Formats: sequence, structure tokens, C-alpha cells
Amino acid sequence: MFRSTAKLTRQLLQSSRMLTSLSSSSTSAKSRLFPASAAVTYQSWKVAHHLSTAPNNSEHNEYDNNDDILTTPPSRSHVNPWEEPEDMPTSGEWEGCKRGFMKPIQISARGVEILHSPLYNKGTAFKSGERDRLRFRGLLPHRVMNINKQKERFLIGLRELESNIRKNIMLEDLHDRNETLYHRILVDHIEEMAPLIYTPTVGQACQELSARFRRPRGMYFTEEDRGHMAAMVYNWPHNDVRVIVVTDGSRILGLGDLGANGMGIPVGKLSLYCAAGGIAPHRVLPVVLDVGTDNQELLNDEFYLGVQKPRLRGKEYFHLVDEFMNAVRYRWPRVLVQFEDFDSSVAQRLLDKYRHTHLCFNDDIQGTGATSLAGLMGALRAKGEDVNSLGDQRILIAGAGSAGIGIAQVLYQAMLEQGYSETQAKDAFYVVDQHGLLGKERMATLNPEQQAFARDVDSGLPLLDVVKKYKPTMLVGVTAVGGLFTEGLVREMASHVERPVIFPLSNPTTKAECTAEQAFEWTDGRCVFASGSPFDPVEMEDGRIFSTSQCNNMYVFPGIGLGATICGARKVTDRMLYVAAKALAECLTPEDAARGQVFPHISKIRSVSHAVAVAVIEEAIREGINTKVSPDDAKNLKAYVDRKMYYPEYVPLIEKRTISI
Ligand SMILES: NC(=O)C1=CN([C@@H]2O[C@H](COP(=O)(O)OP(=O)(O)OC[C@H]3O[C@@H](n4cnc5c(N)ncnc54)[C@H](OP(=O)(O)O)[C@@H]3O)[C@@H](O)[C@H]2O)C=CC1
Ligand SMILES: CC(=O)C(=O)O
Ligand SMILES: [Mg+2]
Repeated sequence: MFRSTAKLTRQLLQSSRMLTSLSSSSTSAKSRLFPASAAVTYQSWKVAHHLSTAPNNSEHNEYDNNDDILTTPPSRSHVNPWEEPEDMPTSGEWEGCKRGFMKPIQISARGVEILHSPLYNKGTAFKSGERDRLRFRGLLPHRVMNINKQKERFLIGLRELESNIRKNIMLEDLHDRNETLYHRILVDHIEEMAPLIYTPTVGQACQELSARFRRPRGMYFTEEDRGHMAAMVYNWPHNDVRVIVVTDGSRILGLGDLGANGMGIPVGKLSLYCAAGGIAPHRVLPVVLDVGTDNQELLNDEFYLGVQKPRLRGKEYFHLVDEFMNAVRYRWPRVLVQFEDFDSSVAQRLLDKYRHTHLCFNDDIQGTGATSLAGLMGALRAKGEDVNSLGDQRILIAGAGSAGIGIAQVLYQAMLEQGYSETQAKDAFYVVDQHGLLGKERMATLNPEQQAFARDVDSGLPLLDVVKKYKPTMLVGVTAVGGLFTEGLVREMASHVERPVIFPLSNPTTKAECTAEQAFEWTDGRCVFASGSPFDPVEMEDGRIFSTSQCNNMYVFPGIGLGATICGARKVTDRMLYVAAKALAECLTPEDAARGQVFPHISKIRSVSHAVAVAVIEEAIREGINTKVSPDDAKNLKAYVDRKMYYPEYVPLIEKRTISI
């Protein structure tokens, strides 16, 4: 089990390279992919550092490395958990940390039940005193391992696997056994893990969910549950649910209708809520509204686990959603509901119906809009232009669905904030769907949100002709059509603009409108690039290396959820999304911008979520919809939010006693 640091580091370097090449796109183009050597070096440094600094006796201290999952110490930036955080408070509950004593959690589970409860299970990390106290002495092998040793062992096994889907399965198995270790691995290795538990691998995990089903996670609601939902929600074993991610599986990433197999998306998003957003795992609930599917393959599949009927539509559908929304609010009055991957035929309608009465938002419309705003402001910085010059851009959005219109709406609001008139702001947009440019002549076929961005002339003009005629400075793809940005189209754009901004945002990677290497090659390295799923940096034949960024709503939804739930906001407002975008944009350092990056590195995601949450709470206070943060706490909001963020560490457990003497 124990390997030398050098040997392990070598192996990690090798595995990381393997991972890099597995997740990379085709290398057939002239430019070749550049292995993310900076990340590899950082990764191996972290492991090497840990191995050389972990104290020898750490495995035998009953209370070291433990924490209360409900509140956490303020600073978590340290790599080695045995090191005392620099800003450890001098009073209050964390005074105990210094003496190696942690407030335990009382649990009702007993003996072996605890080992089978993923929220409490620590596996081989249970210390001998705890094994006695909790009555499972003898049910675990003798050796006690601390969380870092467990993590190290898990990572060796994970990195030996050859395919990303196998890695996803291994991670989800851990998720089902030991949530603390799972989230700790995500927190410490987010760059490596995000593509495995989220896009792109989560797409395949959803497609194969029924075939690979092992253990249930989350809740399913079907038409048969009508009239029972208010009672059903009490089947969920946790009383303090703060965030629900719900889908009806009708548009999973760019993969279309995956029915109940879409459960992988709420599960993946909520893993990010915990690891990146600091929401404790017992406070999240993934949900599928299983209203059938129109996917013929699933309807014919003998192993499909969802409702094998055509989708419920119309009034019946909306009544079902309504019962669900009221049932969850009945049990958890302050819960935040994130609508995810609903087909655009219902997404905006659901948002409009609930946004003023329930604490909710639509991630594909609003989260994507806020993230893209931050990314496009980052692109202006990377180009050395004024971030407040959005209204002077010519912005071509390919795709007029939830994401496309969501992006246009948030950018439009931002332009008004930046001082542009409504006419100037509207004039910056060119929005194209399958039938070409949205224009006045097509008004009758457009929904009200699309109509707002219809141009006076050139209705139906094809995408390439829009590029030729209007010479966009920014090109955003949210069509779910892989390869839509052809060489001809990108070269045409680059012939008019010195530094074209190219954002193929469709997920998963196979649906990206173009790859990173294509964009850099076809613009001779002049573009500023960001994609929905991650791409490795690109090295051109002449040796130039270009950074890529991931423009994905994962940069804002965890922070929006964290902020909205900490302050008990009554609703998620448009301005909250705007301040979230600004906070995210401000996390970009001058060095990031100089490298052509438009988002902070993903390893910074927890501090990004923290900044977004602080901005959201400040906005809630300004708008008078904060119900929880006291004026005193508001004075030192950053520290307050820090304290509220969950950090995955083992907590001492004690039995909850029902009889007192
Ligand atoms: N990076 C990120 O954070 C996010 C990425 N996305 C991705 O964006 C993609 C779209 O999502 P969403 O908006 O919800 O999907 P929708 O189905 O709502 O919208 C897709 C849009 O693309 C248009 N379209 C399809 N084919 C073409 C074409 N050949 N040329 C021009 N337009 C075309 C459709 O037009 P028509 O209506 O005429 O069919 C429609 O307007 C997905 O792949 C999703 O994964 C979504 C959210 C966040
Ligand atoms: C990222 C995301 O939400 C999507 O692709 O749908
Ligand atoms: Mg989505």
C-alpha cells in the first residue's frame, strides 16, 4: 500500500497525462494538444507535499482532522489539514479545535447501520474509541486510516482506470458509501474530478443510467403520485433540505430527452453544490419529475427504469409540477429549487410561474446568462478593452432556446446597467435559430422572449450570411449542434475582427460547436476562447500555447444557492444574477486575463462561490428580501459566509440517547 513519494508522484504524473489525453479531443488537426503540465505539476506537488508533511501519529488521534458538518472553521485554504489554519479564531466554538477537541454529532443510527450510512460512514477512518462507542468494534479491519490516506488509496485505484465512465462509476460508488471522502476528493482535486462527475462524462452516465443502476439517489415523482406528493416528501430522511435540483429529463445537456435517466444531472449538479458551493450533503435533494419520455429508444428499451409512456403534456403536466413545487415548500419552506434541463417549451413558463412566489431559478436560462456575462466581460479584459463596452459589441448568438435567450436577456440587462439605451442594447444582438436570424417577419412563430431580440431586417438570414454581413465581434454557440462553427464560418469571422471572441458552449464535448484547437487554428491563435465542457490548452505548430476557459454555469449556481439559502432570500431576483456575474468577473486576476483566460482557474471554484454568495446576500439585503443575516453578521459578511460553508472532514459521532436517567 505504501509507496515511495517519488514512485507515487511518477505514477500520478503518468495517470494525469493519461487523463489529459483521454479527455482531449482529436489530435488530427495541425495544432496538437498541449498536456496540462501546470495542472499535473500542481497535482503531484500537492501529493508529494502531503506525503512529506503528514505527522506520523496522526492516525491515532481520536479527534484530529474532525469537524462539525454543520459549521466549519473560517479558513480552509490550507493543503494539509494537520496544519492549523492561520486565522483560527480565538474565541467561540473553534477554540476547541486548538485543543484537538471537536463538537460531536449525535446520531440515531446504531452499530452496523452507521457503516452503511454514507453521510456518517468513515470506513477505515473510525478510531478505536469510536468503534467501541458506536458498537461496531470487530466489524472493520484493525488498521485505522485517516482521510488523507483513504483519499490517496482511492486516487491510485481511480487513476488506474482507463475510461472516464468507469471513473464516474467508481466515484459514484464512493458517493454511496462515504460522502465525506467523496466530497473531500472533489474539493481537493476539482480540476480532475469535475469532468468525471459533471460534463462531459455525466452525459454518458445519464445515457447508461438504467443499464448501470445500482443504488437509488434522490426522489422520483410520477403521474401516479398525484395527490400524494405532500406526504411523499416526508419519505426523504432529512429535515433540513436547503437546495433541490429538479429536472423532467426532457433536455439533458445537448443529448435531448433522456427521461428518468436524467437523474445523473441533478446528482452531478448537487455534488458541485457541496464541493464547490459549501452546502452540506444532507441539505441537498436531487429530483426527477418522471412524466414519461418521447425518446423512442427508451420507450422500446426493456431495461429502461422510468415511466415507459409518452410524455405528459399540457394542463396535466403543469398540475404535476405545481403539486411538486408546493409539496417541497410545504415540508421545507425555505428550500431553493433549481430548475435544470427542462425543454425550452416549458422552461420559461415554469420560471415565470414560480419566480415571484417560490425561491427558485432556472439554471439554463439565468445561471448560463450570468456566467456568460462574466465570461464575455472577461473576454473584453483579455483583449485589453473596457468591460463596460458590451453595448458596442456585435454579439451573434447561435441558438435561441433556453440558454441563448437567457444569455441575451442577462447581457441586455447588463448593457442597461452600463448606461446604454434600450435601443442601443437591443441593437447589439443577432440571434439565430435553425431557421436563421430572428427577425420581424418571423414574429408569429417566435415566443415573446425571442421576439424581444428580433431584428427589423434580414429575418431568416442563415448563420454564415449573418457573419458575413454583420461582422460579429463575439460568437456564442448554444445549439447542441456539434461542429456548427465550421472552418469557413470561423475564418470569415476572423477576417473582420482582430480578436474574435468564440464561445461554443454546448455540452457535452461532442456537441461543442467547435473545438479549442479548431478555434485557435482557424483564427491563427487570435481568438479568445471558452467552451461549455473543458478543453485542454492548445499548442500550435509554431510552439505558441493558448489557454482555454470553461464557460459553464457551474461557476455561479453553487454560489447563488449558497448565498440565497444563507440569507433565507424570499426569491432570486434579476439583480442577484447580475451581481453574481460581476462577482465572478471580478475573480479573474490580471494574470488570468493576460493568459487569455476569461474565468478563474477551476481550482479556485470554492472562493468564486464564496464571492458570488457574498454578492448575492448583499443584494438581498439591499432589496429587503434577506430574512436571516443579522445586521451584526452583515458587517463581516465574508467571514460569516466562510463559516457557513461545509468542508468535508470527519466529525466525531455519538449516539443520540432517547432515555435520560
Ligand atoms: N455552458 C453552459 O453553461 C450551458 C450550456 N448549455 C448547452 O446549450 C445547448 C442548448 O441548450 P438549450 O438552449 O437549453 O436548448 P434548446 O433546445 O432550448 O435550444 C437550442 C436552440 O438551438 C437552435 N438550433 C438548433 N440547430 C441549429 C442550427 N443548425 N443553427 C442555428 N440554431 C440551431 C434551436 O433552434 P430551433 O428552435 O429552431 O430548433 C434552438 O433555438 C445544450 O447543448 C446545452 O448543453 C445550456 C446551458 C448551460
Ligand atoms: C451546463 C448545463 O447546465 C447544460 O449544459 O445544460
Ligand atoms: Mg443544464
